[in-house]
Amino acid sequence: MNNNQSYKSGFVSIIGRPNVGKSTFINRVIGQKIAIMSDKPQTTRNKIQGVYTTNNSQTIFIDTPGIHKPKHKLGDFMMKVAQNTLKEVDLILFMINAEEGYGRGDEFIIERLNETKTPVFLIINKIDQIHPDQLLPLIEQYKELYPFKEIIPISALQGNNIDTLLQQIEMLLPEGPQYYPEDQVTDHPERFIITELIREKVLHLTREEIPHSVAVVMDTLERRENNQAIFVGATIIVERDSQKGIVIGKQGSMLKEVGKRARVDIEALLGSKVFLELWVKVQKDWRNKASQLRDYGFRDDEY
Ligand SMILES: Nc1nc2c(ncn2[C@@H]2O[C@H](COP(=O)(O)OP(=O)(O)OP(=O)(O)O)[C@@H](O)[C@H]2O)c(=O)[nH]1
Repeated sequence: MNNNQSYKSGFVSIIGRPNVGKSTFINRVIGQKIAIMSDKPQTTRNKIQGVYTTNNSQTIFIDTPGIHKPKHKLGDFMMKVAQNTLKEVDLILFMINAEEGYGRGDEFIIERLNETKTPVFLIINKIDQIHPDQLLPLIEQYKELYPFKEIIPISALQGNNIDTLLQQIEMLLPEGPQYYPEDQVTDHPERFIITELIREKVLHLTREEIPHSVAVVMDTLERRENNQAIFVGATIIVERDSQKGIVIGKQGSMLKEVGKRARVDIEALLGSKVFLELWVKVQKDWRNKASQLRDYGFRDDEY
């Protein structure tokens, strides 16, 4: 710790339309595969914390579910979580995609920002995808929309300007304790990361055929074979029979591939040999059954 100044710490929430690169940013900063990336929108459904610790400060990142107009009960729930989070944190990073520019989704988010007093940085991500001349007009446009404390262009994928952003965050953090030990990068239970790794493989491998509503529930997680291996049993939940067929594939080929790829990642995560057993179950319209949300890991009372 630097003795000339006191230690700083705080909570930072990342918001933005689906697919702007929030998970990629967290992963870049934390340097480990924690938030799940996918080309499909809205894969980040839970609150994921990444902890970034330096000699002078500790930043706890909260990867807030994409704020958007709720279309169903799950959407309502996510909105409520996100809105509460925004009021509690020390800083909000509002991330946009430089390529896409301003859209209606942003308008909705800015309305939410107007309801909080928390300082906001505008993070213009994916600058590797645009010509430098396009940046200034974009900055000017957004400046008109909200009094951002800072506007910082980055490429989460290539790592451009991430250091500057981290410095700006550190400057803004209040004095505070080091909440987590230095080597702790997430306080999320491994169970959640494992189910998300499986879910990610389903989304990637089935491409457009399976909607993001697919859920994965962990049934078993235990050490076996004299502690030499970990047994993971999980159920993939889809909404329709046809989706079940797709996830299982011809003679189980798709499910086998999902399992193979997920196992590699889970072994890397746990540092152990892993046996993975996957099941597929149809649960019609699960998103609209508020009472079931709790069963799938969404807990209102945690927030
Ligand atoms: N070219 C480029 N692509 C990026 C950058 N950052 C993220 N991406 C890509 O954008 C896609 C979406 O990234 P995610 O990190 O999953 O986006 P997200 O905002 O977490 O998405 P949700 O979980 O849906 O909210 C992925 O294919 C990333 O590789 C970037 O700086 N440049």
